[in-house]
Amino acid sequence: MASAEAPENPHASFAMACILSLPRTAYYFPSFINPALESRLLEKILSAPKPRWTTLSRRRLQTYPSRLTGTNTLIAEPLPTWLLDPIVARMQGVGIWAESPHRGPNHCLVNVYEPGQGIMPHEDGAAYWPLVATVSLGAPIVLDIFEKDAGGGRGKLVGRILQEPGSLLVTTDDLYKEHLHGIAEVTSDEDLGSPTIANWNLLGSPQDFETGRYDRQTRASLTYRDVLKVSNIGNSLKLFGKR
Ligand SMILES: O=C(O)CCC(=O)C(=O)O
Ligand SMILES: [Fe+2]
Repeated sequence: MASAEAPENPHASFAMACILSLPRTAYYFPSFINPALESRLLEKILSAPKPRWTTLSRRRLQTYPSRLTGTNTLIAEPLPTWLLDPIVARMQGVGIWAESPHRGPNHCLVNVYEPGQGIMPHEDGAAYWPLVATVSLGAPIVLDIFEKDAGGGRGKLVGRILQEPGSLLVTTDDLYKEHLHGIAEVTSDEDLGSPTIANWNLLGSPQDFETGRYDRQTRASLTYRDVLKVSNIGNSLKLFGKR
């Protein structure tokens, strides 16, 4: 199975998680975290104090450990323990960050979507190593993948990925660099089935979607990334202050 809970051979499990009908490369791991951890994380996110949130017109956002500077630089600071442990070690166990410059994520954007909310088709850009690892919490949601048109805008829809709660989705390579992704602003996701959902054969609970639709509920995502430029200015300031 593609579950990453306790892979006997991490590389075998990674290969089995590849979504073969999409441009290279997306990997889908159902049940990457269990429901108990999922509810703990969700509670932590939803109870965060107001200053932690950025409220956008179509979703709410928290940024850990801090926002990037104007030059897309991260001021060095570890991710909080609740985002690191046990998720990051588990990802590293599957080999997800084996080639990234810092061998692990140093940044995490946490998105919360209410029914009817979403995210416009976009690319995640050059500030990051070209890989995003997304843990889904609370409810399912469909991520749409588009080609870029000649001007870099939204082109043809090339696939839809159904992200179950507790799953991990990894997008990298050409899929990261040459495609856009987005979440439709709808109150239900429809037309779900093996012909229309790219990762249908990898789902943990396809029977949950046998009606071909579901109503959206509050869904959160932990999107882990490796920021390329990191500045140690924060540490230098602390040292300086001690003298
Ligand atoms: O919530 C998601 O799964 C996608 C979010 C996303 O694309 C982003 O934060 O850049
Ligand atoms: Fe994104």
